Amino acid sequence: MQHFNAYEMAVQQFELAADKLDLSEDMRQILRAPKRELTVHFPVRLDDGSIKTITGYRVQHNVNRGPAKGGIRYSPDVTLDEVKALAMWMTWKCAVVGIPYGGAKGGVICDPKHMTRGELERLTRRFTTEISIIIGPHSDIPAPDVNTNSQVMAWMMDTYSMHSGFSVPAVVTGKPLSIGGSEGRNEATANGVLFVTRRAAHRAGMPLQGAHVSIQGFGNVGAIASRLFHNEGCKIVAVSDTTGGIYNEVGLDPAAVQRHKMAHGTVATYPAARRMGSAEVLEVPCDILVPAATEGVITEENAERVQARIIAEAANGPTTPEADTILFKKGCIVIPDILANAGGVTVSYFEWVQDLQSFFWHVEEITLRLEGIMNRAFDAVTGMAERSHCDLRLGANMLAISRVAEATLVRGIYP
Ligand SMILES: NC(=O)C1=CN([C@@H]2O[C@H](COP(=O)(O)OP(=O)(O)OC[C@H]3O[C@@H](n4cnc5c(N)ncnc54)[C@H](O)[C@@H]3O)[C@@H](O)[C@H]2O)C=CC1
Ligand SMILES: O=C(O)CCC(=O)C(=O)O
Repeated sequence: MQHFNAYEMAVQQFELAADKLDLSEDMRQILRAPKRELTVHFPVRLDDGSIKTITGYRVQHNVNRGPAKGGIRYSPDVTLDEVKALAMWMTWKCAVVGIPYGGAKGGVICDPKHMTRGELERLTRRFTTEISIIIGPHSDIPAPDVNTNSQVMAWMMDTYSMHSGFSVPAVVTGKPLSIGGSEGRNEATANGVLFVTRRAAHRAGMPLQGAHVSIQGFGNVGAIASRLFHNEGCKIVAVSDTTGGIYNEVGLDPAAVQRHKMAHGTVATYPAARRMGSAEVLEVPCDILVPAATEGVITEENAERVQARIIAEAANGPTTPEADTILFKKGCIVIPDILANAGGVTVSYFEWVQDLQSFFWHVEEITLRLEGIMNRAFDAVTGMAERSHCDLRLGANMLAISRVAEATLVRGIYP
């Protein structure tokens, strides 16, 4: 396995776009560096009475276009560099869809699969307290990401509110509906992936009806995407999670796979399907590939073997710059993460706006507004890529970085 560092990759992607935009070195320095990096070490009492010291991070990359925004992930593999990369991608993502936020991300080094509900709640409450010095409804608004969910957001909201003395629903998004969550947030990321894939498929003259789709990752984003693409008439030929992958060229029933996953904790033992490794689903014959798991999975080592015509990046950072070059040469259309998965943060923005106004919208309105934003962003990115004779990732990064650079210039740099 080659050395992979998400932050180095994010900076490499940034420099490619900055070169193409002919950005000055001064501006590069401002936009490259994270604004704040908070590392916290804090004790959590485990159910057996012992104490474990846990490490967590919150990084705010850039706040020139608005408050920092981005999810929190729980994983044994979290590193500060990974969180810095994810925070930088959030800055570009919010800019590419034109929502008034900067970028942030958080991570806690822990293994939630081996923790009880009580332990997770205590960890979440203590982590929230530790980062409360930089989060807030007008400064930095967390949301769910890998291994966190609406329950974790509810504990965060409650902890922050306890310290404030009153309820502050707008401090996090992705909350349960009963405490100020938004209709449509759960499905938002997958919905956004579908909207931009529809548009890309149309441009490529590929009907979605009957298209073969392979999905890596079967969590919040991947499982819901499998259902939405299935409803669209696609055949879901392969899915995987950390335990392995399954393939059936006739098509899998996503609802049945989901029930199997709920009952057995894995997709890998689902019957009537050929078993394979988690990463093998990236290489199966298909029209559309949806990486929806983690970073750095499509590399120069396997890019040549990817058979899909369209890759819709539901995950953040799944494709390395070396793989991008190979895929572009092959004529594969990569819808980049900062565009493809921006549906999640877009509906988070809707949730925040609703919380601040205490006025809630119907799901139809949310879906319609989301589709409009995703389609306009897709058209803006393809327009930039065409004018600049480059792939969609470079087009998206150029668009996003130029918007953040413009905001930086117009605000002025104090001498
Ligand atoms: N939840 C959200 O709203 C958003 C999530 N994303 C990104 O989407 C990706 C997935 O996030 P969620 O679905 O929320 O997380 P999740 O924790 O709900 O699900 C992650 C899934 O990926 C699987 N997985 C992890 N590593 C894997 C590997 N190496 N091979 C195969 N499967 C693997 C896990 O088993 C699980 O099924 C992440 O990159 C996340 O940053 C992006 C935008 C918004
Ligand atoms: O919903 C949000 O605020 C951010 C979601 C997120 O972490 C992401 O888009 O990667």
